[in-house]
Amino acid sequence: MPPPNAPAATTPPSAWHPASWRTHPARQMPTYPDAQALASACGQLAQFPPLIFAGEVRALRAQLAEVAAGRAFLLQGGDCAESFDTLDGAAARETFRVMLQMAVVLTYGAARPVVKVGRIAGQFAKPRSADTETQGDVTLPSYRGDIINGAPFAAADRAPQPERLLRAYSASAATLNLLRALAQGGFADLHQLHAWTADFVRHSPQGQRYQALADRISEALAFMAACGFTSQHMAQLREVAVYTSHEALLLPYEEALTRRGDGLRAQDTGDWFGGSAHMLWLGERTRQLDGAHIEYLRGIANPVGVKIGPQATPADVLALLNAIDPARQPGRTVLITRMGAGKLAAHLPPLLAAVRDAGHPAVWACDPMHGNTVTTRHGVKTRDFDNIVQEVREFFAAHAQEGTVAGGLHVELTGQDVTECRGGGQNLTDDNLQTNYTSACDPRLNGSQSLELAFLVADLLRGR
Ligand SMILES: O=C[C@H](O)[C@H](O)COP(=O)(O)O
Ligand SMILES: C=C(OP(=O)(O)O)C(=O)O
Repeated sequence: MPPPNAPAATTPPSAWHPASWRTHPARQMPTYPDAQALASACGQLAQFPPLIFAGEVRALRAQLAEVAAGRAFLLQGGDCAESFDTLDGAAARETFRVMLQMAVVLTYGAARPVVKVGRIAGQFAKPRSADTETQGDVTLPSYRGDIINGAPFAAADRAPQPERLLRAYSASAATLNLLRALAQGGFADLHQLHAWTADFVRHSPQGQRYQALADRISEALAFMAACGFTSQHMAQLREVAVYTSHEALLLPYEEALTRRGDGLRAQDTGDWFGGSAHMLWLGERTRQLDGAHIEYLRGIANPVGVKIGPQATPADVLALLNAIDPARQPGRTVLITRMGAGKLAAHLPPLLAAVRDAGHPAVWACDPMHGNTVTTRHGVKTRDFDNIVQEVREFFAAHAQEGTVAGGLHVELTGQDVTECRGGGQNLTDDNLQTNYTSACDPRLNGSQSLELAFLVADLLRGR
């Protein structure tokens, strides 16, 4: 948990600069033994093109403004931590595929567009509860994500290595390139919606429910085609917009990729934007008002997410909004609550009321993962599907009570057949967790559990 928030950041707005975070206390960041190597890696990054374009950032902000107004829904999901070892594209494709399925379910059920934002193409840095890990009589630095150090428990791997910043940039570029190709090259064509089901999901109850939905949509598409509306004529049927996001934890990396104007020196609108992803978020552990992370994020024009745990008070949330978005711009801020099942009825309504009464247009999204992590008797980190579902239900109930908009869902997921979270239609137990647990950090929903959650949220949205 962060300590009680200190007074507002001391740097006046005019003094913001991509490096102004350096004069603020920075949590959760490694100390690099070789400062020169770090500076050299950042110098190279500063010469590279941004991974995304400012026009895309503006488009995402416009779509998030629609979410805030209750006319669209935000689906943000992907790995807990991406890995440099799985860059052949299969993992990214599976994540994208299940996100497409979830978006179909949500769009159909809720009759509103779904804004798709992946925790992908840059989700390489992890905040940790403990700085070190001990195995037997050996203590090493904790694994903090592939952009910082390596997961194997060996001194050489766990040392922070600056060259990993360059690898993260190239891994992000490769994944983003694939995503853009999948989004626009035919894979995401709505006529493919039957093909998006993974084999292991096909015969599950949610696989069959999806199949029935896909059949209904196919009939509607056939009718539209008969009327002359085909993928050939309608880009909306043929391709989707997909955006990237990650936790803006490693600030030297973010600073090196910060660009002004359109980032290509063609048009200077005066705005700065973070060039590493469309949307960046602040973790629950790094959102101190006087901290380096707030200082960096307040100066860029990207949409910014802020994680909100159960200890946050209305005054904390209003102060955060004031620091990040004093101009109250629709589409700028996403408040992502992660409180834990059983806690929202008491803790969320006062926050919703305060933000509503202040007239702030922030999007509210629910992360039902990070407040529900438990450790099994075998020492494995997991989450119970029932708790995840309960937190989502409590989120919708609190919004219904306060007359505010339940705007989005933020989940750690993969389309693959992993066994990391307990429960769901497959009824995974502690014993099943050993079968295919591949997350480098926190447990993700698998393709079947993700689809099951999407059907639940669609029902809740329909009932809203
Ligand atoms: O995924 C997020 C965090 O890195 C994670 O929840 C922290 O986990 P830890 O408590 O094992 O450090
Ligand atoms: C670390 C994360 O979340 P939180 O800051 O909410 O713990 C995360 O989303 O990866």
